[in-house]
Amino acid sequence: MAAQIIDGKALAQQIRERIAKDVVDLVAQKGVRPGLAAILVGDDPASHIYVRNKQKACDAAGIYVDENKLPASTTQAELLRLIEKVNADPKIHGILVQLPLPKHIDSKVILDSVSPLKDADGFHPYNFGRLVEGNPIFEACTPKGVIKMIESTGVTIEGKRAVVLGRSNIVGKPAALMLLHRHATVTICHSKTKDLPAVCREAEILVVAIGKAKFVTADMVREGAMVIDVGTNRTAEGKVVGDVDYEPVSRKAGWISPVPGGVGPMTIAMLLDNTLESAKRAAGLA
Ligand SMILES: Nc1nc2c(c(=O)[nH]1)N[C@@H](CN(C=O)c1ccc(C(=O)N[C@@H](CCC(=O)O)C(=O)O)cc1)CN2
Repeated sequence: MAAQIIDGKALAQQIRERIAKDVVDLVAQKGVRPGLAAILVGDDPASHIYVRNKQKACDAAGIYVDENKLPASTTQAELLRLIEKVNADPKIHGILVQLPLPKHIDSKVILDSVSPLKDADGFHPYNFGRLVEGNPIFEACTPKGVIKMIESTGVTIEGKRAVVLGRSNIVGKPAALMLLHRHATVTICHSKTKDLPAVCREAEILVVAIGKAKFVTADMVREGAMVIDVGTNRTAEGKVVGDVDYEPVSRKAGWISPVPGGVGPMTIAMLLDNTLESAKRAAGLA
C-alpha cells in the first residue's frame, strides 16, 4: 500500500496563518511588531531564493523584515559590525544569517556573534546547549519543522526506534536530541556507520539529512516506517529531489514527506514562529 504523504507545504501554510493572527494580537495588545533581520552575503542563487521566500512569508504574516543583502566581497569585520548593530536594534527580535557564507568568512565566528536572545535560526552554541539540557529557547528551524511534521500525523514518538541519517550541527544532531527528548530510542548514522542499510531498517521513524540525492532506497526502509526527507538536491536537469528515492520508498513506507513540499516550507514557517516567540518574550508575554 502507498504511504500517506506528510504535506509540509500545507502544514506550513496553516502554521503561517496562525502566526499572522498571533502577530495581529501582539501588535494590538503590546504594540510590538515582530522583526527579523535577514542577512545574505554573496551571490548563491539558491540562498537568494530562500531569503526571498522567507521575506515573502514574513510580509504575509505581518513580520517586519530588515533586509541586508551584501556583496560577496564583504569582509568578516563588516559582517560582524552589521550583526552588532542588529543585536542592539529593539525593532529586531530574530536574526537570520543565511548559510552558506562565502569561504573567506568563518561561519562559526559569525553565528557565535548573533545574540542568543535573537537567534531565530537556533544555531548559537548557547541555544544548542539549552537544547541538550531539554530546555530550549530557540530550536533550529529545520529539525523543529521535522518534529512538527511527525507530530502532525498523530503517530506517537515515545518508545519508537528513530534513526537520524546525518550528524550536522544544524539538522542531524538537533533532530536526534528533539526525538530523544520525546522519548524515542535514537540512533545517529553517518559516513562511518557499519552496515548502514541494516541500521536504517530498524527505524520506525527515519529522518534523512545526508545531502545525497536519492541515497535512501527501498531496501533500507522498514515496512510501514515514517520517512522524513530533509534533503534538497538539484539534479543535472535542474529538478529538486530529496535524499530519499521517493517512488519505491513510498510503496514501502507508512508515511513519507515529499521533496519539494515537505521539510523546506516547514523550515521557513519555523523561522517565523521563532521570531514571533522571541517578540512575545521581549513584550513580556512568554
Ligand atoms: N540560516 C540558515 N541557512 C540555511 C538554512 C537555515 O535553516 N538557516 N537551511 C538551508 C536552506 N533553507 C533555508 O534557509 C531552505 C531550503 C529549502 C527550502 C525549500 O522550501 N525548499 C523547497 C524546494 C526549493 C526549490 O524548489 O528550489 C521545498 O523543499 O519545497 C526552504 C529553506 C541552508 N541554509
